[in-house]
Amino acid sequence: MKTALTIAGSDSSGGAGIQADIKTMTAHGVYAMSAVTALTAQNTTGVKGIFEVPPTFLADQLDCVFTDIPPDAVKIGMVSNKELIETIAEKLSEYGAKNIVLDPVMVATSGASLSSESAVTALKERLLPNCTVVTPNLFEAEILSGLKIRSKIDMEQASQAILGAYGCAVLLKGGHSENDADDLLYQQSGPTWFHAGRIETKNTHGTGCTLSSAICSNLAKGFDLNTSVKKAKRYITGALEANLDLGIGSGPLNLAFAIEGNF
Ligand SMILES: Nc1ncnc2c1ncn2[C@@H]1O[C@H](COP(=O)(O)OP(=O)(O)OP(=O)(O)O)[C@@H](O)[C@H]1O
Ligand SMILES: Cc1ncc(CO)c(N)n1
Repeated sequence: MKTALTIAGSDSSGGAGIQADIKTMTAHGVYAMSAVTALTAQNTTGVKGIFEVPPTFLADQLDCVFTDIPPDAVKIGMVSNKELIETIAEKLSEYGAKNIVLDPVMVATSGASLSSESAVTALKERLLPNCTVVTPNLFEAEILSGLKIRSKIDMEQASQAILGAYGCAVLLKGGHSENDADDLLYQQSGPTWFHAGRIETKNTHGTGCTLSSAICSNLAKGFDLNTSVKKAKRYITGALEANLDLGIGSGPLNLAFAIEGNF
């Protein structure tokens, strides 16, 4: 069985973070492991609190995983401070981790901040240069590229700038655009668009976590990046369309809408 590791925060409401990652990896038929960076007290209406783990304890979790069951792919999600980011960079390099998907989580769907300014700088310097693909939303891509994004041409320019600066492929997500939910994959070989019509729903809690975990699962299974993104886009669209309606705010997706092979 192929294996994947998520390094991310816990979401007590189960729709984002570690919980979304493990559900997604399991639905893909991949064995899921986790290294928790923080606990959040959170639900569909917002984030009530964040409790970060000490960097040494994150290092212990990573040592335990890599010395026993080395993952075929790694997904990095919420990492709220510089010290935790440095710990991850050091451990991934020490163990020669491959197939790294970086979701540069900065703000929750509900609008709450999940990162600090020094964390963003550390993310750029320490994690971006070593990841296989980074998956920013429009807001995160503006921060990473320093460019304003208002059109599809802007999306291409911002992705090209991130690729040029950090050397990693970029999947720029269009979930927050005013038009269709089209995502752009920018690699050395050039741009590829992945189209999806916008689904009218308020239940989008954890879409970013889910998409990056689906890409990570597909990379673990040996698919190339293009195929991994194509399949992940089908999975996220199906999970949104399945229209689970839980909670009073922005509800979670149905991550178990299909089993492996059906997306
Ligand atoms: N309403 C929607 N209809 C169709 N696809 C969507 C919709 N909202 C988001 N998506 C898709 O979900 C994936 C995640 O994109 P999004 O831009 O929402 O990420 P994010 O902002 O990082 O997520 P999160 O809100 O979990 O932090 C992308 O493939 C995006 O196109
Ligand atoms: C723990 C966690 N990670 C990521 C997100 C982004 O959706 C969230 N809301 N919570």
